[in-house]
Amino acid sequence: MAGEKRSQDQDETARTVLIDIEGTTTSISFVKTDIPRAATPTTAMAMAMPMAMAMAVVRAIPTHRPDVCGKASIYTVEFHGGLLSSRLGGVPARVFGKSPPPPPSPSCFETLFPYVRQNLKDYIETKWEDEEFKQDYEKLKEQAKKDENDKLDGFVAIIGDKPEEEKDSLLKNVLWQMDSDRKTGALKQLQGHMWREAYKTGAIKAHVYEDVPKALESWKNDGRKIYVYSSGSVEAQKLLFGHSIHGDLLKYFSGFFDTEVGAKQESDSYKNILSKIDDQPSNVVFLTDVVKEAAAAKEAGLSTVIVVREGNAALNDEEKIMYTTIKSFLDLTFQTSTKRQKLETTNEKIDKDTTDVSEPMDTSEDVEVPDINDPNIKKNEDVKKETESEGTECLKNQMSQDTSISSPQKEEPMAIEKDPSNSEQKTPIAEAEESVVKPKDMNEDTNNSSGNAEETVKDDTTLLTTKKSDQIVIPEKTEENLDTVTTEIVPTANKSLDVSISESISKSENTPTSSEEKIKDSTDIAKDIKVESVDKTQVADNDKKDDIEPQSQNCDNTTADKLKECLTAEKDEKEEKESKIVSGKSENENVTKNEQEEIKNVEPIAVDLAENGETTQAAVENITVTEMEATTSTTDVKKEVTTPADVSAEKSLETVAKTEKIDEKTSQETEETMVTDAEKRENETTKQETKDEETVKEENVVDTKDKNIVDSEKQKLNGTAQNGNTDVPVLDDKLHSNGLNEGPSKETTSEEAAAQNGEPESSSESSAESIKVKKVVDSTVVEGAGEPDVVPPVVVAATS
Ligand SMILES: CSCCC(=O)C(=O)COP(=O)(O)O
Repeated sequence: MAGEKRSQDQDETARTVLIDIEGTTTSISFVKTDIPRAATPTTAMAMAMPMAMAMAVVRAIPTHRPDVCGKASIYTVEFHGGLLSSRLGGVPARVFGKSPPPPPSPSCFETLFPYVRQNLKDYIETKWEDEEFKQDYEKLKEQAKKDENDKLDGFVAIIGDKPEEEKDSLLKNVLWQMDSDRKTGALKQLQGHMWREAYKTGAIKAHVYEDVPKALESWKNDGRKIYVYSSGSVEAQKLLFGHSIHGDLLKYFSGFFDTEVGAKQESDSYKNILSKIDDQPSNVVFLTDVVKEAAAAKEAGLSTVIVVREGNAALNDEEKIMYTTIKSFLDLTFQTSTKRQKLETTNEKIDKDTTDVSEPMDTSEDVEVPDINDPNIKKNEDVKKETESEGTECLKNQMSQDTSISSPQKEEPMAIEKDPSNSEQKTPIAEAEESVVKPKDMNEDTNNSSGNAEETVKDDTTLLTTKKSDQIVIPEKTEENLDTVTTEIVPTANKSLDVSISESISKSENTPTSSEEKIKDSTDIAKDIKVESVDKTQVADNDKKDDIEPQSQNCDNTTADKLKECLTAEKDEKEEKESKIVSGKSENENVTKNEQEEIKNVEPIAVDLAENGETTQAAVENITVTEMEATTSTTDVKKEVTTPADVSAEKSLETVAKTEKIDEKTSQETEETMVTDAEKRENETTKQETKDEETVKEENVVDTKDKNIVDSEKQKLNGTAQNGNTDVPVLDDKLHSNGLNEGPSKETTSEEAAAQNGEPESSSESSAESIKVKKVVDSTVVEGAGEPDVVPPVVVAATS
């Protein structure tokens, strides 16, 4: 299944991928952990191990193998009674069971950070008089002075009147920095120089996950640009990829960035990168394992994907909801913009009808960004306010009608979001509706007060959780809706957004998901979305307005009672549809297929949880998300941005369901509504050609996501998924959580256990299990719809 999807998606074009190193491409995070040096079994390790390995007695033995790796140590891990192969502290573990250990591997295991720790003293002694080292030393002393002034906890000064004292204090200072996972340029420069020698001598080789070279090759062949952004020095980055266990991988990269552009958890850093690569944020996907980095990137307008690897910090439920995650680079696919062409055509029609509608999907570059101050937008906002009062039914109707695209004149209900009072009084459904409508406002009001943002956020959250079905129902116009939603979600003020999100969740869904992190994430996502939308989706916003308007029009005069009635009726219909949906996606798939063929232009960013079976609700949610994204496909940027958000939304929904926070009735209703909407869409699609494209998108989304996605997500949430992200217990949750790569010795995670069970760490297989992210990085439709190579997306990979 996964392979098929990939092959289908391979047609898609992407632009730029920005990659983080540690934890995404490499397992440095493992290496840097404090590997138990005691040759005796470590009870603590065993205790910290996942249940799968609870029966195993672990014994880590650092083995000095100068014959193979010079001074680098290989840590041999014995699992007595265990059957799993795993990695410990970043070092591939060898499973001996009760049998004698197998012959030593001829290859050196990655031990970058341990190598520094173990060889630092000798290095200082040996290089003390070298000019390069002197420079490194001076830089470290400068950093030490700064740290002292900053009164950092545990600060270790570099002092001494005598060389021996200096050497000793320097050693301690460096080790302290590493213990703290400092990312100082001084430390990274020294480390890079130490690794350089190690690489040259063959003492170490850079571990790179198996899927990475494959993905790099694929992306490169597709014409995408790939950059690296790591806290490690550029020199160290090049050394790493130039000396990987898979050979020299430097040919795949177009550039490297380190903290010279700024810290990885600061949005300005990503803006600097965009400036240097001369690319639009919407064209760039940032892959990282650190949520805070993803948040920063999103804030800069980049699309983000969290790469879940063994040893990476585990995402909490909120983060899982808010961020798209993959377990393998191969899970990341770039959809073609073929659909965009259709969308464009549709948009053209719409434009003719309505002047506001602008180009749909294509890359932000192609898309003309409407002025945020555009009076039309304000009008839309006002409309939104009206629509806010409207009930969910309206939303549903809107969704089902798909008229959003066809009905160009519809105004966006963005203003509603701005009105906090309205949102508060509104019912959850109404909130959800509002959220949908509101997004545009957010875009427009990127600078708006937090209050508005909060409302919007809430709405968005609600939609994601409870009204996803509605979103699903939304046809291509959903693009607009989606865009608006995402845009809406994007709160101008982070705080407000966060708050609103949390509130919305708690209120509408009764789910206690209002954690700061979640809020932040959502906020980040929203921000990202906003940025993109603002830059590129203005047209889409207009479209969205149109889409939204129909709903609002239908519901403008409807009272809460009416809404309830409508909802009830819709629910009934949806229930029937749901039964269909639940039973199988066949119907949806069939429709989707047909529509997809016709409307391939619609790009579903949906995240597919491949293997894991998910509940229908979850599936519905996923589908909805996808649709949302698809709708946003009008602008590539939107899609990309929305993708994470959508995913997160889906996840959030799932999470809610899992937590049982959301009432079963509510969830069922949403599902039903979703189904009903989908069906309605189909019907509408067949009826209206114009709407067909939109419906097709929705259907496509449904197809791509499949039931499996929902099931998998649910399983993940429940922790039942075999390889679900949730199951991937990061040995040290703290690792990476703060951008810290180093940490205490890691314990085997559930993922490791899975790996031990014969599952490749980053193999495509694992990816199948993992969530498949189908993000529409960019829409090359303009450039040449259907031609993947034409528009290469930029891929930024972070290795942390
Ligand atoms: C260039 S390989 C070494 C990477 C490194 O030293 C590091 O600290 C990575 O940190 P990041 O914040 O990029 O995860």
